[in-house]
Amino acid sequence: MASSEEDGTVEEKENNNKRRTKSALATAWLTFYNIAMTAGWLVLAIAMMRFYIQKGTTKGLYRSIARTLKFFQTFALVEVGHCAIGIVRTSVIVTGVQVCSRIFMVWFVTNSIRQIQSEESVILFLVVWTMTEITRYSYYTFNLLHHLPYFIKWARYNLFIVLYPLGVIGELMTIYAALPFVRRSGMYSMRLPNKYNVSFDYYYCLIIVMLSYIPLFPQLFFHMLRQRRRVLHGEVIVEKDD
Ligand SMILES: CCCCCCCCCCCCC/C=C/C(=O)SCCNC(=O)CCNC(=O)[C@H](O)C(C)(C)COP(=O)(O)OP(=O)(O)OC[C@H]1O[C@@H](n2cnc3c(N)ncnc32)[C@H](O)[C@@H]1OP(=O)(O)O
Repeated sequence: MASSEEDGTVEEKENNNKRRTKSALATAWLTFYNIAMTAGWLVLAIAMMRFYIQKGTTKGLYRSIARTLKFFQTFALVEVGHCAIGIVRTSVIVTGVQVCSRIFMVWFVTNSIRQIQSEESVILFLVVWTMTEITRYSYYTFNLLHHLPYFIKWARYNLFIVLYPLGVIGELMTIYAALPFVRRSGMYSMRLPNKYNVSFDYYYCLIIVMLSYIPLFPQLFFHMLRQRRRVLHGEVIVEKDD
């Protein structure tokens, strides 16, 4: 009994702190931001479906949505800012890795190497990202408005179990497909001798990025599993600070 009373007090204190922290201005901005991002990813979903229905192929799909994708995915950088200034209770590192790896995939892999844009793996990660982001941003929006339908909460904290690994498979296969083109073209690479006396090989950089998924992905995935237990099952999780 005593422990449940204590739990109640802790929860009340936490809620009061939360309310104080999220100022009206921050809440207004986050609501606007999340609505805009939900709309952006919905536009992407509709554009992809329309393209496929009209053309009957995914060839050329990336080009048709590239501008919108680059805009909304790059804009997600502000989320790292949200964590840094403390208006959302999320780790800067976790969010930073997630957002930067996506931006890297969009700008430095898919957008830079035309020959891989029609790969099925590109379509795979695009579909997975789109489903994830529509669910995630609508979850945040409804949560901020205190009218969160259970199915959105359920989807936010269950779909990732399948979508996260699928997204990673799509991303890794895309980078793998890019390797021969990068090696042949020598893009983004600097060979010696040059006036800066620096050498950089983008081919090996991509291999290192692929290898970095091995330690980083499990951490992001287990973070989401902890969030799932906290939100869906009410477990109190003590996370280490950044
Ligand atoms: C430079 C090159 C680098 C290369 C490095 C490569 C290595 C990369 C390895 C990893 C690769 C990952 C690749 C990713 C692929 C995919 O995305 S596949 C698609 C499937 N993915 C997912 O399902 C995961 C999607 N990602 C996320 O959910 C997030 O990015 C996250 C950071 C992992 C989420 O964590 P977190 O924010 O902690 O979880 P939440 O439960 O959602 O939020 C916690 C609290 O914060 C509040 N909040 C967060 N954001 C907002 C917001 N915008 N607006 C309002 N509120 C927000 C949220 O409500 C929670 O609040 P409380 O309930 O009060 O605690």
